[in-house]
Amino acid sequence: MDSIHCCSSVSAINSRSFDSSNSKSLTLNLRNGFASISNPKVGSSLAPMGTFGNAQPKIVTGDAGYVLEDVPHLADYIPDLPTYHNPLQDNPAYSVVKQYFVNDDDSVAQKIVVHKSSPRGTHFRRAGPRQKVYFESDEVHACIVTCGGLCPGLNTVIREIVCGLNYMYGVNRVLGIAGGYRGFYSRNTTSLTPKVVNDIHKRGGTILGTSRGGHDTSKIVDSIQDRGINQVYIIGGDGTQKGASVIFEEIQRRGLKVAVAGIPKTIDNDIPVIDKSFGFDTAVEEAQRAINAAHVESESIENCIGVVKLMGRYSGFIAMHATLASRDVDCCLIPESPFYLEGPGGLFEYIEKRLKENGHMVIVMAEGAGQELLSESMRYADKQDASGNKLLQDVGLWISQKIRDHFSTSKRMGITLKYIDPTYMIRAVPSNASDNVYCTLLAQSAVHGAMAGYTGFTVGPVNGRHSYIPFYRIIERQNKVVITDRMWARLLSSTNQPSFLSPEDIIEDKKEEAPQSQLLNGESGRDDEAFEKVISNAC
Ligand SMILES: Nc1ncnc2c1ncn2[C@@H]1O[C@H](COP(=O)(O)OP(=O)(O)O)[C@@H](O)[C@H]1O
Ligand SMILES: O=P(O)(O)OC[C@H]1O[C@](O)(COP(=O)(O)O)[C@@H](O)[C@@H]1O
Ligand SMILES: [Mg+2]
Repeated sequence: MDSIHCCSSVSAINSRSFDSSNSKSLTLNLRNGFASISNPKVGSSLAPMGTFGNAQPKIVTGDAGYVLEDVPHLADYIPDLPTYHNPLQDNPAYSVVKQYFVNDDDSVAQKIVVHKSSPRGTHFRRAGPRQKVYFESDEVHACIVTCGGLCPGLNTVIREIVCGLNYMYGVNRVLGIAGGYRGFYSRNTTSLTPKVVNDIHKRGGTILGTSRGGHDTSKIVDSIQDRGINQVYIIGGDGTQKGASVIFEEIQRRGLKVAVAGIPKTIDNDIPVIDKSFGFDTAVEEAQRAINAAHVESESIENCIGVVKLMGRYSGFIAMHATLASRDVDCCLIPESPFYLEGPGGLFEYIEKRLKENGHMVIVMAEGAGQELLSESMRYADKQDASGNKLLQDVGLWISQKIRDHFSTSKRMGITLKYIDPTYMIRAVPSNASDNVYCTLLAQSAVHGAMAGYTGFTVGPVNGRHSYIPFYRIIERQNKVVITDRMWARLLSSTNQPSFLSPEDIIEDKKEEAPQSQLLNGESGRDDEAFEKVISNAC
């Protein structure tokens, strides 16, 4: 294949050719083993050396519509960096591995369902250890920070970064940054060794602490520079990865030999491109306990409704998966699927029908569901948290009151309602066994990437293979449940709830919505046709 030679060409060309003034993306064209560079806006003109910056996509194209959305490398902006043998080669634990190192040519396809005439489409660089590394063991001074809300598995990722750096690469200097981004410039650091982190994976939360807000790029990069840190591991959600992206740009602007690696964290599973986020399975499992309780309560009393509120600010994945797993849920409400209360086809009508049929019911709702109904009825001003995320009102309390009011004023039927709010309980628990293994792979992939000199990337599985994904792909949108997709239809068919949509709504929705990434089926979330047009124009 051609791109194995091209990787070194990519680096060589990148270090001289990026134009930050007016280009959005630069394309390396790798047909028949020859690399040529083209830019959709400025043709083949090359910018002067040293102007690479502002997170421009690094695109490599190949035969049959092959596109690699590559990640930056330290060699892109620092010329003549020395390389070293990967110490893994001498590690007895890995001596049994047939192929020590990932081939530089390996990439992971974003779409695995293809037609015989489909172009090969978008790929990401495969994660894993490389033959050559760009850091010597005792040169590495790493740091780890956790930002945003809690998520099961944070401590496991911290543990595995520390142990991975130490056991695989002989790195002894790892700093923990306390309390999220602001900790870089306002808190003391902790030294993290394999001994210190030995059993932290058994605890929920993050031993480092976390926070929202407080992202001051230049103070953070000053702190990185002043402390002599050269590998930065940033664990956090969409907001955190946006922050990581600007930190990376500033580091690059200053020309520092500092690798920035993002590890995606979010209980809501709202990060695009990757298959799913760590801690999600644990959260769904934990949510079963609340749903079971709601079911037991509602089953025991005539005409009883159990209402469970779960996390999910903009995306209803936890509610959807918890509902699908439980089979005891009669109605699941998520932010992506608007619903209404009164009249034919509304929630009240369905509740009445279900109680008449079954004598009890369970409703699961994501906290972001129906917020537009609450805002209307409560004239609630838009408020935000320190990171700029919308602050939500308690939709569970609101809907519980609405249901009680409806049935007491209409005198149609006496009901009892039990409201269970386990929101923080499902994310404060330690990660389960499969999430622990997943966290280990994420951490090790991040370590291999940074040691190999890659930077400005988020690591994550794409169709089951760990990959390095450029920040811009991670932060360009949020992953959402697609209600015109088969997974949501499965849910509707398992609960038998109304879709709250008219046939016209469904047609409109199909027309308007770009295909979104969906947990488990790995569809692309971006308008790939438009993107492929840009690529083919560029070539
Ligand atoms: N657009 C942005 N640019 C820089 N930093 C950001 C941005 N959005 C969020 N952040 C920072 O990322 C951190 C976590 O963001 P937040 O949205 O709270 O959680 P999460 O990363 O889990 O989505 C906060 O410290 C916040 O200041
Ligand atoms: O009360 P907090 O800590 O701000 O967290 C609440 C929010 O955190 C979330 O779990 C999402 O957090 P992140 O964006 O940090 O991943 C939402 O589901 C929830 O709305
Ligand atoms: Mg977020």
